[in-house]
Amino acid sequence: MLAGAYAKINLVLDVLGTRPDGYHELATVMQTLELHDSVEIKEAREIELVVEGAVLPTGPCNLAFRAADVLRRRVGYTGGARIKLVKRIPLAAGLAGGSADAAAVLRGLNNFWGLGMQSGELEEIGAAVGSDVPFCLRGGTALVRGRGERVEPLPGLPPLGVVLAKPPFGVSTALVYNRYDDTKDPLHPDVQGMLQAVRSGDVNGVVTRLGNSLEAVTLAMHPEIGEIKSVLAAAGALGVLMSGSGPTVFGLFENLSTARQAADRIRGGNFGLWVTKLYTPPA
Ligand SMILES: C[C@@](CO)(OP(=O)(O)O)[C@H](O)COP(=O)(O)OP(=O)(O)OC[C@H]1O[C@@H](n2ccc(N)nc2=O)[C@H](O)[C@@H]1O
Ligand SMILES: Nc1ncnc2c1ncn2[C@@H]1O[C@H](COP(=O)(O)OP(=O)(O)O)[C@@H](O)[C@H]1O
Repeated sequence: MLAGAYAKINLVLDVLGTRPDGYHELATVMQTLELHDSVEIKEAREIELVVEGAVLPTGPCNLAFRAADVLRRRVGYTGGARIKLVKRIPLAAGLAGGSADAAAVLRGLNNFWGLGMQSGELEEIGAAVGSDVPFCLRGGTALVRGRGERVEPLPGLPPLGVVLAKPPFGVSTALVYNRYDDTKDPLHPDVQGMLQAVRSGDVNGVVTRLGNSLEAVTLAMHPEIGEIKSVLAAAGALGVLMSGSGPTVFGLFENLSTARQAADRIRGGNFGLWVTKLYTPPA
């Protein structure tokens, strides 16, 4: 069995406060990208993980392994599975690569092991693995609230082209949230305006309302992110923003071809480049 594990960006992300569990209360519009890792599942006695395309642990530190383990324990399943993960999504990038892998493993093993779990149950298990996992299980375009566990589907957007530019380092999501707590006057983007634009399919409204409360925090630690934003804007992006906790910056373009042309113009900078598009998975 082969499944895709799709990256996400946050079109808008507002941090509303801290929660009693220490996590942060969010209101964010998440959007799936066509860029994906692949997850292949075969029979095995125990849970075994093999990773290609990146150097990552293959035990419980890997979110793909952890998802399989949590699911197996939850239902008391006694068999195993050999999971091959081919990584393409950059690591610690704000693109939810690990959460996407976990979601693909949960969905894949639910079928492979014939567990018959409903999507709500899978989302609850996913939330225990990582805050972005419930969204990754659904995909598409969605308003995500709470810690990440409340996912409300939104109408899909057109397949806009996307250029992802990632400086040569990752960031710790936990550290970014910690620093956010020390910020005096954090910015609060226009989530309601973004929702209105998404619901009415207004691409211009979407690109003018891109905003992320965490961007200034990560940018203060890594000023290169500001430079990368300027490079993408100068290359003709309709809008640019840092995704999630960063450090990846995305630029939105009319289509895949204009995104490719822009990426070709800015190649050679001190950042990795990926060209992809917004993706709405089949229902
Ligand atoms: C910032 C976001 C935005 O979509 O994405 P990424 O940048 O990671 O892609 C998410 O909130 C990240 O989700 P995820 O990366 O799954 O978080 P987790 O593994 O559950 O938590 C990592 C750390 O982030 C903090 N955290 C996470 C989610 C949240 N709503 N509040 C938090 O304070 C927690 O303190 C935790 O120590
Ligand atoms: N399957 C996986 N893919 C990527 N990272 C993983 C995975 N499993 C565990 N991790 C760990 O999770 C951390 C966050 O990675 P990732 O999900 O790629 O980024 P982000 O949380 O910024 O979206 C990484 O530093 C990595 O050590």
